[in-house]
Amino acid sequence: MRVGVAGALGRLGRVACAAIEAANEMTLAAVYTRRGDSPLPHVHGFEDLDAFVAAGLDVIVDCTVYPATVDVARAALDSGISPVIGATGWTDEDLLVLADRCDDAGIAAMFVPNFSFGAALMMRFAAQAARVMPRAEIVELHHETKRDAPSGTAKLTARRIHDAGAPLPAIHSVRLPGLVAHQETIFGGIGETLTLRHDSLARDSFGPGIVAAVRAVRTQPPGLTVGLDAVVERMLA
Ligand SMILES: NC(=O)C1=CN([C@@H]2O[C@H](COP(=O)(O)OP(=O)(O)OC[C@H]3O[C@@H](n4cnc5c(N)ncnc54)[C@H](OP(=O)(O)O)[C@@H]3O)[C@@H](O)[C@H]2O)C=CC1
Ligand SMILES: O=C(O)C1=N[C@H](C(=O)O)C[C@H](O)C1
Repeated sequence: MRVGVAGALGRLGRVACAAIEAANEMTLAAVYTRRGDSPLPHVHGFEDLDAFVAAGLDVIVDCTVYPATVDVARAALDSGISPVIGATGWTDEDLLVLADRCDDAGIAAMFVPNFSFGAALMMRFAAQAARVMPRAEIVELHHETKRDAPSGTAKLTARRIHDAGAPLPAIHSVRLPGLVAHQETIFGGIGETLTLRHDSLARDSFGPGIVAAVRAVRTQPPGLTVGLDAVVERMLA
């Protein structure tokens, strides 16, 4: 499988390149970076998005930032390539437009605001907890160079809680040096609280989920899938 990485020189992009390189059935065939530099000497770097999507790719893992990520996804779909989008900052409206594009193009895509399995489990458990303890608030804590707030993980957790029938939780964002990516989802009941906490202590935590998402998007029916839920459900089955 020929995989391309957009935003390959960024923090997430470098993890994606390493994970794809290490995956048996995948070849890191090309990268897209703003100056055309490649993190790996044997992988061609493109600075032109149209040339990148014309490089014979099966899947593009997008690790750029919003709003560039919207252009990458659109270019992938226009070229018949499945995007696996890791960049966050997408609005609900952007995602609706993306879902329509996937349907119109008949192509499978994934939007995965957090590739770590632990975060996927936290969101699953949060949706379960919300059915019993519907009052919740989310505190997300990230490194100080993160551009978007609230985080994509927090927004998806809030949506999962709301989809479970509970009120949409408030989200509190903390940006401090020393942090990587952390979240507490706190449920309050009568005389008790339940806290679900997830910590990405290193960005390596995103590698296995990136590979799993690339595999999953190849077997998925056309359309947009949000999150790693289906992947995690299969592991739990
Ligand atoms: N899904 C997940 O599990 C995770 C998601 N993220 C999300 O991924 C995104 C990237 O995070 P992170 O790697 O920390 O950020 P970085 O700033 O380290 O990397 C962002 C990359 O995007 C590139 N970029 C910026 N602007 C443009 C543009 N206009 N066109 C093309 N490329 C551009 C940058 O290129 P250049 O090097 O040239 O500046 C850089 O390589 C964020 O949205 C973040 O929230 C982060 C971690 C995990
Ligand atoms: O920018 C980050 O670092 C991260 N972004 C994602 C998000 O917005 O949820 C995933 C993870 O939290 C790291």
